[in-house]
Amino acid sequence: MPPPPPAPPVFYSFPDNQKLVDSLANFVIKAQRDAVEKRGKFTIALSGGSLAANLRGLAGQENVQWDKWEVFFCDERAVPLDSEDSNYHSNYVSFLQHVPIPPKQIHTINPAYLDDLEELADDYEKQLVGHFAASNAARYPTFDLMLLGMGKEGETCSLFAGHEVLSERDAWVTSLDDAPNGPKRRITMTIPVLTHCYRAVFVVSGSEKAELLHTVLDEPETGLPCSRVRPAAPGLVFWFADADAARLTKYPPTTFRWIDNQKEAEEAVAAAKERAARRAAQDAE
Ligand SMILES: O=C(O)[C@H](O)[C@@H](O)[C@H](O)[C@H](O)COP(=O)(O)O
Repeated sequence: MPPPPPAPPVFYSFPDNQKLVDSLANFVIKAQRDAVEKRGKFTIALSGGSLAANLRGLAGQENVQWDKWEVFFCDERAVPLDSEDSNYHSNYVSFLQHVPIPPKQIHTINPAYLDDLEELADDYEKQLVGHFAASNAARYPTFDLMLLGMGKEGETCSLFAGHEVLSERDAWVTSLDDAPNGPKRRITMTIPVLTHCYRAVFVVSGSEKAELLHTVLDEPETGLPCSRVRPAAPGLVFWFADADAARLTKYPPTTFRWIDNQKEAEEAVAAAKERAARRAAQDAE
């Protein structure tokens, strides 16, 4: 039997950034509970950019099993860990330093390999293999949660539109030395890793993302890297956007709530579509 098609993206739109931050914290904690209940630990991958600041709602939360967290980075710039350009560093400043995750459970690149991008990527992949091989018989690692951003040309992680890193199918982690914006030398998790996770969550804010969000959600056939993140069943993909970023998209927003599985995602998106169609009909009267 062919595998079921990926679930449709679930789109949450929030009136302001604080609502987005609070809801994101709530969602991450639920994802953690779900993962710990089912698998005894919580594997999460963090991105760079504005994501780190949007995770501030997690600091000071009670009833979080921080000792069960295993933190990885979706992509990383080949810079020292204390550089302002380091994705580890930005997440450390905004989030990680405020919560008691045991340091050995925060998996950074090994700075010993900064001069050799291939070694850097291989070493990070080995860290993933070491972690996932025992618990995961699948061909690719299965993160409980991958938190993603959308870059200005539709990239996510360091998977840039039109770049060969997008077609990597074997490696879990690959490298590039010609990123079109920001630091050029980077490593990144690959599309198959993104499409094998249990939950991928994009976090997008600000009006400068509005046009792009419209393209990614309403015209996925354009094939921008962000549109390609459609995790295979039972995986789910969610979009968290503030009102400024959500301004132009026609994709129907779902009322924010925890969605547990593919069937619930399908039903929520179908209901949101019906609501949007009813509203459009009323407006036309
Ligand atoms: O290392 C990186 O550059 C990031 O991981 C990258 O993929 C980021 O998530 C997007 O570019 C969005 O960045 P903003 O949220 O800052 O726009």
